[in-house]
Amino acid sequence: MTSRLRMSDIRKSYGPTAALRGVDLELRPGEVHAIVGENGAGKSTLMKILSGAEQPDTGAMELDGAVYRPTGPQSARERGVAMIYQELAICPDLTVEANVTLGQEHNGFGLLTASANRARVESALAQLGHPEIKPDAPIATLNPAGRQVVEIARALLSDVKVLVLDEPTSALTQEDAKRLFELVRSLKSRGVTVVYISHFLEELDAIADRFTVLRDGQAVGSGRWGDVTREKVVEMMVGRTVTEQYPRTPHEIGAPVLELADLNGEELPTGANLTLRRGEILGIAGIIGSGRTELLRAVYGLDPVRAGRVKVGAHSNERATPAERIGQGVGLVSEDRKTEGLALDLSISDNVVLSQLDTGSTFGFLSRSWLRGAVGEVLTRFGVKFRDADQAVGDLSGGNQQKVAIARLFHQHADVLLLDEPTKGVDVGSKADIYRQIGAAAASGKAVLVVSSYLPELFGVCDTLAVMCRGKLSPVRPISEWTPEQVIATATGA
Ligand SMILES: Nc1ncnc2c1ncn2[C@@H]1O[C@H](COP(=O)(O)OP(=O)(O)OP(=O)(O)O)[C@@H](O)[C@H]1O
Repeated sequence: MTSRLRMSDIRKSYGPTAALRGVDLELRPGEVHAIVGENGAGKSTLMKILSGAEQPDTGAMELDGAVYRPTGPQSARERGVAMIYQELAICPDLTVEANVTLGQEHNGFGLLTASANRARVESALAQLGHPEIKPDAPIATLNPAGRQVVEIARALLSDVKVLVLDEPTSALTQEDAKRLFELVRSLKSRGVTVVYISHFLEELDAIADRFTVLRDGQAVGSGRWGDVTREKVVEMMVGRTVTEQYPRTPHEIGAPVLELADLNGEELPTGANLTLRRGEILGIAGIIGSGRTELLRAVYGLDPVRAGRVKVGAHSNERATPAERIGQGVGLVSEDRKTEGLALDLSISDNVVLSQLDTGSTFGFLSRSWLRGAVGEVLTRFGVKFRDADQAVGDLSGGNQQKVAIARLFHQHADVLLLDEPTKGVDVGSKADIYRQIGAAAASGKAVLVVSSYLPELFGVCDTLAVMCRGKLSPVRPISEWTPEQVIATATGA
């Protein structure tokens, strides 16, 4: 079988961090090639090099038998290689059409009449099975799935040969994820090579043909997906056997610590009732946009509360600010760690102690070396892959940033933990570390409210579960009284 693209002995370091240590990768025409590996293994770096966003220190690439050495993303696109990022790169203020045609002047777009331009954009969207997306709609009005389709349409119009998707389903509903898989299959049937980065090994069963595993900047295995078991793939990723995906720590449920009565946010949620008790892990399922994030934000004081009651311990105050909530022992890990979670330019250790400094704890007076030691211990517990606690958080891989955000919350000694998609972008082994810490927190009497779109995780770690659908929260029931089918039916209002 001839290869479409070949990367040989690719090396890349960022200062003292060796992100890639001599990686070989071979991609074939019309295949879906999965790239898997732990957080920080080098997946994004390798794909940035492939798509021209980063330059390798050494190594060579070949596309269809010819030397391939892109000088930037545009030069890669001109050769037919495009990457679609987790956090989509699209300009929100522009229209769909302007986005699709952005940078495509060399393809004749600049020379075409406006109506011919529009026709090509409409035809690309129709081919992708999304004729409902209108060329003159502003990007900001589309949901994440719609924005992704627009990015793919853009790649399609530049005659893409290799399309890289970086964790494409992490912001999609199950329905949209299924449509994306269909789209990937149709790209494949046209001979497009799709490189697919994912931490959800289950979804790879549905679409992957072959795979490559990266570990610590090296390719440690590759082959046909399905020829090896999922357990074996995980073993290659982490270098050991992961026996328990959902470790459980025995814990007892105690007195109520958070009570919501008829809580109404600005728009969502509408009339939410819930009691969270000490030692309880309560999950909230629901589709993206159903109001789960808004519920946590309203409780934490980030979004206004229009009506209803919020009681935290002995404090009955629905209009508390986040600083007041922190003072009452409430902590939040936001879904959107980039804009409101972490201070990316600050060091890892400053980020971990940040909310404690805010509340005026004695940390402000402690020596840096003591701080570094304490922070190092917390980070190790959460399996954060870092070089130095003084390193900027923004230099860590996406999944490791997420682990820092969680480690920070656990370090804050909060009694009520609000976790919004806590394992988003986190690898399989580290997910288990996070579940272990959630269990330990419950065992020590803390109360945990977890919003997640990943049902196996809710079933694996929660004691109780409620489902949000269009702003309405179902009654909370023990997890044993739910089945995944019931959760999906309740979430979709079926
Ligand atoms: N701009 C940068 N500056 C410094 N170090 C970096 C930079 N980008 C990546 N790294 C480091 O390179 C290594 C590989 O990171 P990369 O983002 O490629 O991992 P990944 O496999 O994509 O992880 P994840 O699953 O968390 O997205 C990590 O140790 C990371 O901290």
